[in-house]
Amino acid sequence: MDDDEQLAQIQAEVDEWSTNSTECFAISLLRSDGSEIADRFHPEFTYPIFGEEEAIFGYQDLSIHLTFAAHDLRPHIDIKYGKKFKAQGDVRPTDIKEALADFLPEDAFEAPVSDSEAASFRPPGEKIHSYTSEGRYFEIWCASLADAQAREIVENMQILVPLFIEGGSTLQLEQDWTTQRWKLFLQYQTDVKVTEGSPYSLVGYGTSYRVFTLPDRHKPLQSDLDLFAQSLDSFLPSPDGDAMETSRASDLSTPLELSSRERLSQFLILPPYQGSGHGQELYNTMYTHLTRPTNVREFTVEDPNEAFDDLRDLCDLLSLRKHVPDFAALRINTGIPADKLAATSHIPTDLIIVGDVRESIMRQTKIMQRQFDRLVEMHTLSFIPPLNRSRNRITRKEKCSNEHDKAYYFWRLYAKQRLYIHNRDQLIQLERNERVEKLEAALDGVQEGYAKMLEKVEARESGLETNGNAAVEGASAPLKVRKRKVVSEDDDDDEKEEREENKRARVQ
Ligand SMILES: CC(=O)SCCNC(=O)CCNC(=O)[C@H](O)C(C)(C)COP(=O)(O)OP(=O)(O)OC[C@H]1O[C@@H](n2cnc3c(N)ncnc32)[C@H](O)[C@@H]1OP(=O)(O)O
Repeated sequence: MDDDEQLAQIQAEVDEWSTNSTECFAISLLRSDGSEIADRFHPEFTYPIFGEEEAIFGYQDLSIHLTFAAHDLRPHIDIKYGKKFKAQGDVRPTDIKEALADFLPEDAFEAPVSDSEAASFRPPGEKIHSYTSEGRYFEIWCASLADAQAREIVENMQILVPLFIEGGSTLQLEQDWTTQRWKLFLQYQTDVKVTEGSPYSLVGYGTSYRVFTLPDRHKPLQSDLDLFAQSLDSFLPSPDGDAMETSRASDLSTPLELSSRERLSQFLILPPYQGSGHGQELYNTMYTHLTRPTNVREFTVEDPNEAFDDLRDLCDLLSLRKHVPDFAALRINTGIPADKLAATSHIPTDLIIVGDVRESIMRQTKIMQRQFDRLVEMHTLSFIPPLNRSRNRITRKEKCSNEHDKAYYFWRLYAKQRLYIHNRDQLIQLERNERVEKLEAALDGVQEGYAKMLEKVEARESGLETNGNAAVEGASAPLKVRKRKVVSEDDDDDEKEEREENKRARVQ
């Protein structure tokens, strides 16, 4: 046998004992009587658990079955195989339990016990929303993660994060007051016909946390400054050294009352329920609930993926166009005075879309700046007919005779300003001509994405599809989650978001 044949034989033996960890892994939700709710589903990713190759060595006919009690997500793991490889020196079968141990509570590996209290289970916290979809009833509950029951549910289901959210990490909560900054949103199907055990069955969940903000450096609100002064008074050590003193009469009672942002952290709709509008319900509910307190200034999202971005764009646009008249009225202003368009002038973005109005809607809606800017761009583009959205038609720039062409010219100027600022560090390294072309091409890509989103939004608005509760009637197949685009324009890092008024692109 030559070397190649020997290698092929070894490879064949390895293959014989190797199993794809995603394919052999099935998940199901169980009712209290042990029956399965909906079909079993597979994880999206298993590399955080079994390594980059997503392979488990040392077993034949391997199956890993992870079950969750549908109401409180108590997990149980069942590992079965036909044959197991006999260890030879360092070559030994993957220790499956050890690989899973970091992601599951210890009792997940023990024999399952029936839950005699399932029937009296109530989700933690308060019910904040309910809706019906395709004749079924759903509820969304919100609890603080300082609540022991909520924490237990999060710990029970933490393995869902590596299995379904790429790049997501499990929550490492401290045992101190800071857990109060965290909220858990649980979305349940509630089946009133269930007579035995719990009627609650998890559909999806989200988490969020509160971070404190300093008053806006550029245009601070008086209320922010007052709150900030009050917070210094309440929570900084007093000159005689009493740290975190909170007893003074007019002081804030908890740091949670400080001027803050809410950040949506994890978001998951379980595969059997994806593609049926439940993501929209959960997102809209989280946004509304989290932005309600007056001391919350902004709503942000931590490292969204592309599927989430689409969901968020759709929900935000539908909601702003429907419920915020000032936003719905925003248009591109084509009557810009000639002196504001000199080649050496800054792009007059505040004239193209009235700056003060924009700013005021952004504060009112609490949508973070970059997302808000994108929504304004999408909304204003929607009034320019698709046939007029062409670079070839605007060679006469602001002098175009067709009003839609003119609007399109100004729309591009407006959107280019944001893109330029976003990509400034890369763009300034290029020659002028190359820089202009790169920016134009980036905007073409952005516009294409906007056009697709607008088609969906307009279809919903004109009632061509059913409303958000049952967006895609009968659609039960999960949509494939696409990975994050590597388009620099769409890198979402809200921490990096800056108001760089002084770094302005010039009129092209
Ligand atoms: C901040 C974070 O945690 S980012 C991680 C987000 N979570 C994940 O990726 C985990 C796996 N996926 C999921 O949990 C879900 O599929 C979600 C959250 C992405 C979407 O929830 P769903 O309930 O499936 O969405 P819903 O049915 O409400 O769809 C509403 C819109 O969202 C967008 N959308 C939903 N899923 C996708 C997808 N996979 N790809 C692209 N767009 C999508 C579409 O615009 C869709 O409208 P359409 O149906 O008319 O095309």
